[in-house]
Amino acid sequence: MTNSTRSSTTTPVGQVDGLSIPRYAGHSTFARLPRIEDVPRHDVAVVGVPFDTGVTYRPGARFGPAHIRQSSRLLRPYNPALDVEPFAHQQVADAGDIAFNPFDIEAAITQIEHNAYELIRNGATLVTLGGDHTIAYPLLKAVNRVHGPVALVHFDAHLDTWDTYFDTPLTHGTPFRRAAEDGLFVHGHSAHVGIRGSLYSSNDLAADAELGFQIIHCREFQRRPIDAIIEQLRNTIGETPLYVSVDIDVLDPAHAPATGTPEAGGMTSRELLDIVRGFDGLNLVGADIVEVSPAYDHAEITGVAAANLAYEFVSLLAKRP
Ligand SMILES: N=C(N)NCCCC(=O)O
Ligand SMILES: [Zn+2]
Ligand SMILES: [Zn+2]
Repeated sequence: MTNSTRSSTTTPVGQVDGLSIPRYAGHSTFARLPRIEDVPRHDVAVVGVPFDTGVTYRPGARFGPAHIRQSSRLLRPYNPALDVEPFAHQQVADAGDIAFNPFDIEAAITQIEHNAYELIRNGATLVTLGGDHTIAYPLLKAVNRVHGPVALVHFDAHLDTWDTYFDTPLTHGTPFRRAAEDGLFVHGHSAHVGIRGSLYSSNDLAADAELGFQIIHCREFQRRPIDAIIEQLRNTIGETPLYVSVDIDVLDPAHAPATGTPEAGGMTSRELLDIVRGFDGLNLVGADIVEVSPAYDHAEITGVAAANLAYEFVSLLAKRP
């Protein structure tokens, strides 16, 4: 495994050219980019974490990374929305999937943190494809080892700050409570976006507020201009290194049917992409896209949304100052 910072001067290896080799042919790496083994160094690694032992309802997010890669074949080299060629000036590589023990959540968390850290310890950035939301906890731990506590922007229908399920502390409904206990994100610089749906009690929101998250509820999207929401988030994040965790169920089930705990009344993929692009110029130090469970997909609707989202993250990284 190789690793390095952006200071290197070698020309990055980009995508397999979709105009000379059909896009549907060849290996299913993310965006038809090189595998990490095939490049001497990387600035950005797209890595899969096929873990779904932490789910409370529909399983299957272990197949998310492969599905998102397959759904990423149409991505082209220029992103007009951010005016950037995301693969031209930074080496982006597909790092394959992190391996872990699927029968032991605690061991898996340790293995995921270790392997994620190995990919970023020399200055590279990870865009992670899940996997269920449990994995955000070890990913945040790895990012903290390099950057310290982050501004965490968490897109999700769910708070994911509950305490335990069946007395188990490490699940996909609890990663951000564990992260709060470890001080992995900065109180007052972090936010949940897209929260909606039924809760266990009215106390859930109060208990969450104590952890230091601002909330932009999904219903706000109906009444507030998106630019005002972006401005609020940018003010919240400030200068703090930014980590973005996207649970694909933040999207309406019409935009992302393939997920384990779907909730009605969600964001459109257009809104989500627009907000993420609104983070242009911020110090993005990592991102994950989780909870894609392909068995519930139709026509790659969810896979395409996730792949395009990953493309926006890589584009933001290409534009870092
Ligand atoms: N992280 C996701 N997708 N869902 C958490 C929902 C936990 C629950 O079943 O209450
Ligand atoms: Zn969720
Ligand atoms: Zn979640």
